[in-house]
Amino acid sequence: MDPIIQVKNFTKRYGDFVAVNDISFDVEEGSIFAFLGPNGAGKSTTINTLCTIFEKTSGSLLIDGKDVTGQKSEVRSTIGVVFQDSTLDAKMTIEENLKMHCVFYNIPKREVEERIQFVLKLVDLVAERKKLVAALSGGMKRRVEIARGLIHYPKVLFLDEPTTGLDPQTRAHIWEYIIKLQKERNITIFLTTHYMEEAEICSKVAIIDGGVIVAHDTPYALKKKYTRDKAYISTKNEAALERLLTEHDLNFIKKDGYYRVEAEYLAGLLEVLSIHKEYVTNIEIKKGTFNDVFLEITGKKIREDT
Ligand SMILES: Nc1ncnc2c1ncn2[C@@H]1O[C@H](COP(=O)(O)OP(=O)(O)OP(=O)(O)O)[C@@H](O)[C@H]1O
Repeated sequence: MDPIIQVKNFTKRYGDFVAVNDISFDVEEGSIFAFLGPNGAGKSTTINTLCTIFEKTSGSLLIDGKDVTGQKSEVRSTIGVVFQDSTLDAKMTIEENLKMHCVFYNIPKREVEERIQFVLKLVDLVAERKKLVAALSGGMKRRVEIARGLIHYPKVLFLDEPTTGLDPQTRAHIWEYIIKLQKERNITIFLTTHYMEEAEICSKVAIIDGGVIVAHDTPYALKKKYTRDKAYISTKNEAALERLLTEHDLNFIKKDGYYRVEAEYLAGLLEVLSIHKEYVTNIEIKKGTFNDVFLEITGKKIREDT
């Protein structure tokens, strides 16, 4: 089966500036795909082009076999989009917002009620349908946006930073809905996020930097390729420990009172230290994280606050 999203040699220029430079990637149907990148990397440009909002400069972008440039309305009926900034009408109720969207998508009147029930059930908001959007919490509003994005039964749901600005508990809830959509409805989810722990639970992650995809794989494969477990050792006999590590070709960095060894052969390191226990007051092994993957590939932290 062909991938549901196929991007080949996509380039987008703003005047002379190349915002996205010849990128290619596929997304499998029914998967959760994360687009990760620092500010200005080209994420919004790519998402907006896939959603038929921006025009490409060159390349080919297909969703469910339909061309985002030549078959805009077919693509629009295949996708749902949830933007970072709310586009709900705060003066209307949840139900009214959803009804308006049904009109927008030409959904037959006889189907409207069934669809509203269906999407509200998906995001646990059936009891709240008569509430004004203005009276809802940030997390509830995001759930309404997701419900609205699903009302025309799209095959692909685009979510731009779906959990940004939400507290950790609400973020976890939103993720429950995202995973439910993927598992129970086989909806393909394409999202951008700057939370590493979120990228880590996706099926595939593409890391984009400076308009170029610099890595694209499963989170497991990326971690395996780009991170190493590290050992943090503290000692009362610095000279002896340094001599020991040097003798065994174990590169170390001395920092804040401990020695950090990036142990490619962790077993070997532990073996050496087990013979020389007297040099070690404490040893801690830390597994590589997705933050390390990002730092290793792009040379930068994703956001200053992370
Ligand atoms: N309309 C425009 N005109 C000129 N340059 C633009 C325009 N829109 C975006 N850019 C530039 O293109 C590059 C990619 O921008 P884009 O918004 O796609 O990045 P992003 O990865 O989504 O970043 P963020 O996380 O900040 O939203 C940036 O350098 C940006 O300044």
